[in-house]
Amino acid sequence: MTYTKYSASGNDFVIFHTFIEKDYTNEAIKLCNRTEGIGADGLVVIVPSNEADFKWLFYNSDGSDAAMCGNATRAVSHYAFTNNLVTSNEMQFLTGAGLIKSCVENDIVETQLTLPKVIKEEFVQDGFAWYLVDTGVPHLVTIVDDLELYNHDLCAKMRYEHNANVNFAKIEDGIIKVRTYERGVEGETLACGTGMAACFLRANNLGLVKDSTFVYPKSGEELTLSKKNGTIYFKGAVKKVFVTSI
Ligand SMILES: N[C@@H](CCC[C@H](N)C(=O)O)C(=O)O
Repeated sequence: MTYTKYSASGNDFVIFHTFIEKDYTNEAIKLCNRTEGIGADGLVVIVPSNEADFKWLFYNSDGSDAAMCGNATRAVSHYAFTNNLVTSNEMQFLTGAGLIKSCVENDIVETQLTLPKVIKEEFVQDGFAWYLVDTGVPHLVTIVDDLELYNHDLCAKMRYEHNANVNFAKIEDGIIKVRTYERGVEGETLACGTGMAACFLRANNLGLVKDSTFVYPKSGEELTLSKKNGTIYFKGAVKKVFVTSI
């Protein structure tokens, strides 16, 4: 089997395509292992679909499956286009959260995320004001003055209590800086697309950022988040890191 490793703003993935749709939990755990495997935050398996250009099966590094992964939507679109799985640079594919539309221009990929749903309006817990929104997967967002307030133990506690990813966001001159604790990785990742989208949505709803803004995750790579008619557009560079057969 040939595997490709991608980095989408530091969120890394192993990707392969196959005709066989089955449970790939064990493969996800093995391939994502950073000591004995390829090492990644997640595994994406591309399989055929009758309703879209293809369908994906997404797994976190601990083998849990997730309905959506914003960064992986960009990596997978690039993979599908450069491996000739699709005939155009514009495509649509099925995920657990619904249909994703994307467009690939060299290493820049823009995807349209699924419509966000607010799960819980602002509430205070452990000294922070939180907001819980589903941008494909559930995300807690708190807006802070200092990203050093990000705290692993608090994130882990919030993650299990609310079964959500946890984001700390700082707004600085109209741009957003984000740190995210991810479910299924059980720690901070270098970037989380649906997390950045959740922070963008919260900041935009509070009038702190415009309808299109730059967002910087922990990796420092620049992403553009925009909102048009309620749909969130997510744009940025992806990197094919290597291809291997193991
Ligand atoms: N890194 C992803 C989100 C992946 C799923 C998440 N860890 C979950 O289980 O909810 C992104 O870029 O959105």
